[in-house]
Amino acid sequence: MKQQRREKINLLTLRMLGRVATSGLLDVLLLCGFVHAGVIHSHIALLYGASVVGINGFFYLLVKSGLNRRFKDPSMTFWQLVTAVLQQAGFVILAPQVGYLFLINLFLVYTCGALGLSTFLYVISWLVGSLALLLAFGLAGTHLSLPVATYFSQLLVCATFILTLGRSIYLTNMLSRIRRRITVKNHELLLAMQRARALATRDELTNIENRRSLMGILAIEQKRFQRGGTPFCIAILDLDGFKSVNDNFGHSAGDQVLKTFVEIVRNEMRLSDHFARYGGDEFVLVLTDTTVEEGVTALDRICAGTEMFDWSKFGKGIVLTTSIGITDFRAGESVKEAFQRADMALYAAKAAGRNRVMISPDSFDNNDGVTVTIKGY
Ligand SMILES: Nc1nc2c(ncn2[C@@H]2O[C@H](COP(=O)(O)OP(=O)(O)OP(=O)(O)O)[C@@H](O)[C@H]2O)c(=O)[nH]1
Repeated sequence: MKQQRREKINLLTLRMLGRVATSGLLDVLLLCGFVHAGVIHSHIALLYGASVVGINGFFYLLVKSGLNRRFKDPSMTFWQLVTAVLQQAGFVILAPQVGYLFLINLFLVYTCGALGLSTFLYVISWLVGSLALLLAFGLAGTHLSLPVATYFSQLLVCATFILTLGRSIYLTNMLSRIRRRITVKNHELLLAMQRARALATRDELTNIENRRSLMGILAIEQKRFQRGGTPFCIAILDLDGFKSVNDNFGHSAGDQVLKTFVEIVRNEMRLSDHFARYGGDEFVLVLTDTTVEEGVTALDRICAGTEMFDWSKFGKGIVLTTSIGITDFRAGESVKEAFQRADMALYAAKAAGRNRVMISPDSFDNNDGVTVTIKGY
């Protein structure tokens, strides 16, 4: 990962060096024009060309040799920028007759810096640039001029501005493309995070809460209850004879059955209740702000709904029912204890012949402490 990132930085740095070198060579062409117009000596154009090749070649070698890794910022943006500023200021002093060319280049140099400089380094590089400019103006003095004495040199000045505008537009367009790409990436990242969060808390097949999420919900409900909140119940639901659906009609029919069962339960539960898949054909309902008596009424409807549903559309002759065990949550107990009680009630419902709701023995205020069996339809 680190290696990949390093390679990416190197690639971007090399591309940028390529652009800077191309831009520098364009300036050399303009300077050659000024040599031809008799505004400057040829050695200025040669020296500028050599400086472009030398500076960019130096940074190229640093990247290629891996020495750029020794820099805190391996793209070396700050150092490239400072070198370019000093180069331009230096040539204002060396060739003040065409000083305007190097001065407007400074705008391009600082625009390039926007790609990788922190505000602090930007300010430092601006201070360096300011000092260099003071020195350049001090030394070039009255020799600084705009070479417009002939038509040809006027044309060259005009070409300089046109080319600089073009380069400036190219750079700002590049910046906005990068910004757009970052915006898209951020959006994709957000979606990926949402997907990861959903995968971590939701059951993939039925899209209800999964076991991990259920445990979180129960822990919250337990805390709420312990702070004096309203009562809540835990109900475990298991489809009767579900295995035979898989065995006789295949796994995908079984999946459809599970999804449909979830819909049946959803239609009967309150919005404030929590519904989770515990595993296989076992589901858990956390009935908030509900007593056992109230819970049983809703669960009874789920039993009826499951039994009455026409399951034959998933396989000829399928008849399904559900067994449910319910308990209320008690003060001072753990989630595990309440859960075990609900599980025992479910076991009792299965043992008593399935297709029923069973309340854990002491959930109901019945004097004999016998498990209450509900079959209210
Ligand atoms: N189609 C499908 N089947 C599953 C999935 N997860 C578990 N199962 C199957 O569900 C069945 C659950 O087994 P049991 O609870 O013993 O089946 P049962 O016939 O309902 O038994 P009782 O609960 O005693 O009535 C097993 O055959 C599992 O292979 C799933 O995501 N999709």
